[in-house]
Amino acid sequence: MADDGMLLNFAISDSVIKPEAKFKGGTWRDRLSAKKRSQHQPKPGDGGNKNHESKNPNKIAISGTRPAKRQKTEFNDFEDGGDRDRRPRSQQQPSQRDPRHFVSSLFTSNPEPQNAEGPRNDEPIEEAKPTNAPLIDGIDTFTNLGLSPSLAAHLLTKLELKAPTAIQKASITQLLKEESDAFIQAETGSGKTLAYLLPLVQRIMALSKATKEAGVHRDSGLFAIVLAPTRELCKQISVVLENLLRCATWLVCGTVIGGEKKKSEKARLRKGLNILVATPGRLVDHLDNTQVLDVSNVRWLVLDEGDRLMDMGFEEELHGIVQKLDARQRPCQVPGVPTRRTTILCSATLKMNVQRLGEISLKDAVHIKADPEDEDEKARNANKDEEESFRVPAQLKQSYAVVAAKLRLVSLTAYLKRTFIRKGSVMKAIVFVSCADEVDFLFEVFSRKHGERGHKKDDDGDDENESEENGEVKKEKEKERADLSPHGTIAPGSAFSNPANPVTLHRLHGSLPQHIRTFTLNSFANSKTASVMVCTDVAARGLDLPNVDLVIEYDPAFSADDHTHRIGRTARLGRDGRALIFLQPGCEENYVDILKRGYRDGGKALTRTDATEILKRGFGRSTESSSKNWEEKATDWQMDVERWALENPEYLEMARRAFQSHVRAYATHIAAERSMFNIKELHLGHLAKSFALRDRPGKINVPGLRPGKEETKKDFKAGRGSALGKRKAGDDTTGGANTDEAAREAARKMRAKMKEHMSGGASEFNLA
Ligand SMILES: Nc1ncnc2c1ncn2[C@@H]1O[C@H](COP(=O)(O)OP(=O)(O)OP(=O)(O)O)[C@@H](O)[C@H]1O
Repeated sequence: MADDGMLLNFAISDSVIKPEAKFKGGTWRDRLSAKKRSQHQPKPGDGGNKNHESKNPNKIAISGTRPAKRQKTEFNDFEDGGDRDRRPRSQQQPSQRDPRHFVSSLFTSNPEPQNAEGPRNDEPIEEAKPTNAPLIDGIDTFTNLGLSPSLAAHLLTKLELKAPTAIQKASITQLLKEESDAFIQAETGSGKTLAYLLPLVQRIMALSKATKEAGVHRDSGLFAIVLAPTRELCKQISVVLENLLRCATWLVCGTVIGGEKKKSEKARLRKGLNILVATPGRLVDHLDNTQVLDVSNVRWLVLDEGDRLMDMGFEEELHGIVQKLDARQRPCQVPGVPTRRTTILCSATLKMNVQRLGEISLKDAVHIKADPEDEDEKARNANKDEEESFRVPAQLKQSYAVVAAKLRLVSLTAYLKRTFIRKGSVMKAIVFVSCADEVDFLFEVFSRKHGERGHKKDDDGDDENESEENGEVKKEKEKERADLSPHGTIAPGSAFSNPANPVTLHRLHGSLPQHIRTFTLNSFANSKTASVMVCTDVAARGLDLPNVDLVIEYDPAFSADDHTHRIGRTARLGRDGRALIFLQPGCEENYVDILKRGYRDGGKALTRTDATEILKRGFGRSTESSSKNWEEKATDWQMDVERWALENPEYLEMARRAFQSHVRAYATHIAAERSMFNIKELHLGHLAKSFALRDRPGKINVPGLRPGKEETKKDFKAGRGSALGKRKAGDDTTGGANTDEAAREAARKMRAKMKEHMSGGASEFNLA
């Protein structure tokens, strides 16, 4: 066994593997020389041969030096680092076959982190006072802020909200007092939804009193529209609103969000609504095509996650909506309705200097923050560099791990294994990745059991018994999944479950049909047992999912703002929470500075998690363990997943798609951060390993490629080629203009597609 690079040996039986299958992986040169070596290989018993260890870390080396007792076939299972041949005895090959060995290169040639400094996460850090909790000083109550006694009583008795949060205090006071437009900006999980809904509901409830005779009812007119970028968020806002309106049953709210039959939405609009929650695309559709939608009385327009709505290509739709609202606005017959419309933008990452504000008449908007007198805030704003960054809740403990590309998958598995080792320490975790294909791939990897093959039928028939067995396993697995979810989006998280703490796995992305998205999200939200959700940014903003203790950013977010929202799914409303981000050695390490900016104290709550410790803790017995046992186990796990992918065309295809989409998505980091996520510095060969692929990316052909993808592929190749050339020439600082242009174009397309996802249907890139 090699000390460092773990060697696993497989005697390859000719009857099991066809000759051409023996030389997979590596470049064509590697395969050619491997073939030549094998042709000149001494027969068993002829004595040892020199072990040619590959310098290419992605290569599967073939060697003839291993003693016969270590031989295995590629189809053997490995448990606990063991080397037993698990096939039925009748099928086991005698060990006098040619000893050819695959070399696992998981622990070799990995780049080291450039900067190993920074406080480790096992060192004690000072507990920070929560910054997004309700104000429990007893002075601030909802009644004191000017809400009507009935609404305040409803909050206290029915919704069990005792005191406002700081942003609610600031916003209720301001929005009840004045008619001016407003920006509401406060940390994630600080109660911004109620911060804008409470004054809105109060104002509309007050109209009923002004209308003494008949009172306001659902036919009186649509007074407010709330826009949000995702259907999930719209539904969530709508639930909060419905709960509030239980104390004013004469007022009615509704949603138009797409993904549902337009006919039923039209019917709801026809019956009459006073407050409408909508995605921009669907609202535009109804404004254009639904005559019963009368917006002449709309006096409040709220843009929840306003920066996202402005950012993502929604601006055209927003512009259209505002123009139509302006054009159709009429004096209202209901007494007390203001003459002008108020617009409110709300987000944790709202920049006051957003361009295009003029287009939606927010020129003189008031900036409502949690605590305008906050000294830290003043100091922060004095610093120009940090002006663009946003705070995260102070009690949120963030850490980063610098993990080499090849070790990413195995490290994520190890981290989740460790996380769920004991019942109760972590209830729910969210794993964010960059694209839908990767979500699907990880879901399959994590829901399979170690050693499970899952292929239906062997082509050559040699594996027949095993095939039958696997067919049974597959059926069982399908049944198990069907019990959990009729849609295949929920499964046991076998890769990190243990008998004492079974974990349920969920997958969520924008390419799933809406009813499945809703079902899966509800299931995760309502789960009372340990659960993990692997998802794209479709779940990054605004969603209020209870008991999320941990957020893992396996793929860093496309922008620092998105990162703030992702980690904001935990540590909400004063509760504790943890977040971990995976960074690769090299330019990605510079992202740590951005992470630090989210804290008042320069990032004391930001720590470094040692990548080796993750593997040791996940695959070894204890941290102190000096044995290499954890390396063997990690390698064993990785090899097992690789074999599973190799043997199942369906999963291999899934892995390839995931890899391709991941690489494409990588090119879409915002321009300001692209130096930290430089596609030219990605080692595609290493990265492939974290998608269970032994092939280098150049050989990956995705069937059904649309026109344009081929081009993108060439661009990546060209980019890599030019980067390699430059590296050889000792200059890797600049890239080809063509590649930059291609990356920009890819980014533009991707963002347009993301927008589609956030509000509408699926796209070819499957990002959201
Ligand atoms: N005053 C309050 N007291 C207790 N709980 C509250 C209060 N206000 C809001 N909450 C609860 O806090 C949670 C977070 O609220 P909300 O989703 O509005 O936060 P947010 O600031 O909009 O977060 P994000 O920035 O992620 O969208 C919700 O579960 C909500 O019910």
